[in-house]
Amino acid sequence: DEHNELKWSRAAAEEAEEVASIKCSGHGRASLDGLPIEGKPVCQCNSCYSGDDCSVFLPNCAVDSGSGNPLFLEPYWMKNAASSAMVVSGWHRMGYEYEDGSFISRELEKVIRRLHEVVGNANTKGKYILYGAGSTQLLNAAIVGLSPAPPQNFTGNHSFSPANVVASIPFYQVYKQQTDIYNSLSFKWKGDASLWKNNSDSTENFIEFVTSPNNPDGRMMEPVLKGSSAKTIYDYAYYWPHYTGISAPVDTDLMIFTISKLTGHAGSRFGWAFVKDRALYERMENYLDVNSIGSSHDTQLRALVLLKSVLKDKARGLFEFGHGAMRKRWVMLNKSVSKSNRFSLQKLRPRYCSFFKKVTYPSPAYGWLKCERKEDQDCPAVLRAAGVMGRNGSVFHASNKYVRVSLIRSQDDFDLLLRKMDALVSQE
Ligand SMILES: Cc1ncc(COP(=O)(O)O)c(C=O)c1O
Repeated sequence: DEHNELKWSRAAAEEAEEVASIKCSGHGRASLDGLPIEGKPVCQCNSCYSGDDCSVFLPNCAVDSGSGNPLFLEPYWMKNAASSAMVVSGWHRMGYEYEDGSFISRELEKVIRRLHEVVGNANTKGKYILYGAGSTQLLNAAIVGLSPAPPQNFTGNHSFSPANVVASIPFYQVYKQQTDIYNSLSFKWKGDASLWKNNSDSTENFIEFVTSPNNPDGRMMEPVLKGSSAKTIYDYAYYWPHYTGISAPVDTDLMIFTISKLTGHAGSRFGWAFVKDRALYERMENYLDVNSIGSSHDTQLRALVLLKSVLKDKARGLFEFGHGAMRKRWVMLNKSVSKSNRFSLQKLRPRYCSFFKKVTYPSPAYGWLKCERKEDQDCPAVLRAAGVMGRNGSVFHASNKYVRVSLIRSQDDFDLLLRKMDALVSQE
């Protein structure tokens, strides 16, 4: 009996299955590292549900449609419980380095490259790979890597110009937050990319973030700034078949990806970058070494297990589930909003998807909702009054005529969002 041959993993496996079997009425989840009550794991309920078993619905509760917590993928992983489970020994990879002295699991690298090949979303050939704590850490590694180092003994009298960091409004706010918080001599935040389009000062260097598909509005983006003084950081967090048709493999010099929006494991903090240029790769690698001595080995093992599970059916199951869920939510939200003259949503086009081998219809991660009435200058307040907590347009440096509503959260959150939007629209 194979089961009897297990020496040390059985108790842990039993404990893991026991906690995972707590149903929380389908409106929450329990985990071993949640705060227990009387020694027993406790349900953490989805928003607007409460009670020991999350069975109590709170009818007047506002829906949280704010953050991009990718819980829509949870049911997929529950269906693929066996192939996505992992067992870790107490002495798994305790040291800092892998066999080759790097902080990179080469087995995981193979699987990541294979995944891109299967999906057809990126050409990784001839490019170096780096891992980070989410893509967040890699975004900053990229800024540092692309910026000039200030001269030795910098006094401020030197004719030294920092790199100007820009993005197109509306943009993901972390780009600005990171650039500001490091307050470096080497780079400065300079706002909207289009302000610099006709800049003719050849001593100025630019670093442009290009997010494609874009967060918040799901548009496919191209750099605004071109030419030798402009460098581009491509953030492809959403360039997966869940969210857009994959028209062709991207093949840019600096491409950043993350499992957060791919498998939904945002809490594991794992992202990767493909870098064409050797010198840039070395500068980014040095940043990652100094900043964190590489990425967690436990997380790398988790990513390996998850991505191997995804590849078992050539990623069909994951993307059929993911695209299906996103498409359905987008159709339902549009149906609700289309009955309204007060609100509108961004328009997106169908695209040919080489992964699905057919034209696919829009399925963005977020709704970029606009209040159309002149008097509705504070769209977040209009939605708040109706019990919908989105993310203000101003967070993306756009106006508060806009609110981003997240479509990648739990089914409960989406169902509630739809219900509140239906009620709001029916008031017209
Ligand atoms: C455009 C974009 N880039 C990066 C991230 C951060 O992802 P990670 O969890 O990989 O740090 C997000 C998360 O919402 C995002 O929307």
